Amino acid sequence: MIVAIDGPSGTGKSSTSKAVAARLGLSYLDTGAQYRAMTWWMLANGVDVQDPAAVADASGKPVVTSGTDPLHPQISVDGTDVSGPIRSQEVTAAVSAVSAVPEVRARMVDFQRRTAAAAPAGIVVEGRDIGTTVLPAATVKIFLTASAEVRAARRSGELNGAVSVAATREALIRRDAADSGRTTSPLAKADDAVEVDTSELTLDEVVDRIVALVEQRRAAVR
Ligand SMILES: Nc1ncnc2c1ncn2[C@@H]1O[C@H](COP(=O)(O)OP(=O)(O)OP(=O)(O)O)[C@@H](O)[C@H]1O
Ligand SMILES: Nc1ccn([C@H]2C[C@H](O)[C@@H](COP(=O)(O)O)O2)c(=O)n1
Repeated sequence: MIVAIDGPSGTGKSSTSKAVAARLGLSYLDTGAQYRAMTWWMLANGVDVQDPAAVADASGKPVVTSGTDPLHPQISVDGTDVSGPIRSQEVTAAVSAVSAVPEVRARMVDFQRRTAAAAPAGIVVEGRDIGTTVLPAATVKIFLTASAEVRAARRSGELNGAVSVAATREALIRRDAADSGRTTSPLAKADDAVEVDTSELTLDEVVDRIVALVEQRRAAVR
């Protein structure tokens, strides 16, 4: 059972994927956290993240490790837990450039496929290209969306309004444009993905909807 959950920034992929995996007893993989971890390492080691050749050259050096327990997601680089630092504004501003480099993607995609293949009961994998490129044979593919206004309000709320909704909205739109516009496996909805607009749904409603789709698919293949 492989569930692929893709979508633009801030549509609820992480919250939804963790909850769906926990409800169904599946493993969980946050591929965005892996690209963030690679970006954190590049910044910490003085690599010019706007220079694709420099990023490509350095991309084999860090060892990125992901935990797959949806109740305790973990991400580390060279044995150091980076779950806090990878959420910094600096990493968020640089991650689209680093993740657009084909050598970075090749390493990550290989790791993501091996992680999915090793999951004992199945896995929920979230990202931007899971249904299209990483796991195109996924059992269930979901593409989450939400209006830019709703996404910005949710994110700004997380920071207690420290960054305005307008600035958050602009940053989300800029990152989505970069992620959709890159050449190698851009953010895209797979043709056979089910689109779920979360703008007017609570988290529980989104989770219920996806769990129901997975259970339907399970029943159909039995
Ligand atoms: N259906 C929902 N209703 C209300 N708030 C939600 C819903 N889904 C997610 N959220 C909230 O929206 C914010 C963004 O959610 P989340 O981090 O899961 O999105 P994401 O798509 O993984 O983001 P990113 O792409 O930036 O990693 C969080 O504060 C989360 O609690
Ligand atoms: N499968 C993926 C997952 C993520 N990325 C890139 C693009 C995002 O802007 C960035 C951070 O992801 P987030 O933590 O916001 O989900 O990582 C990608 O290219 N492919």
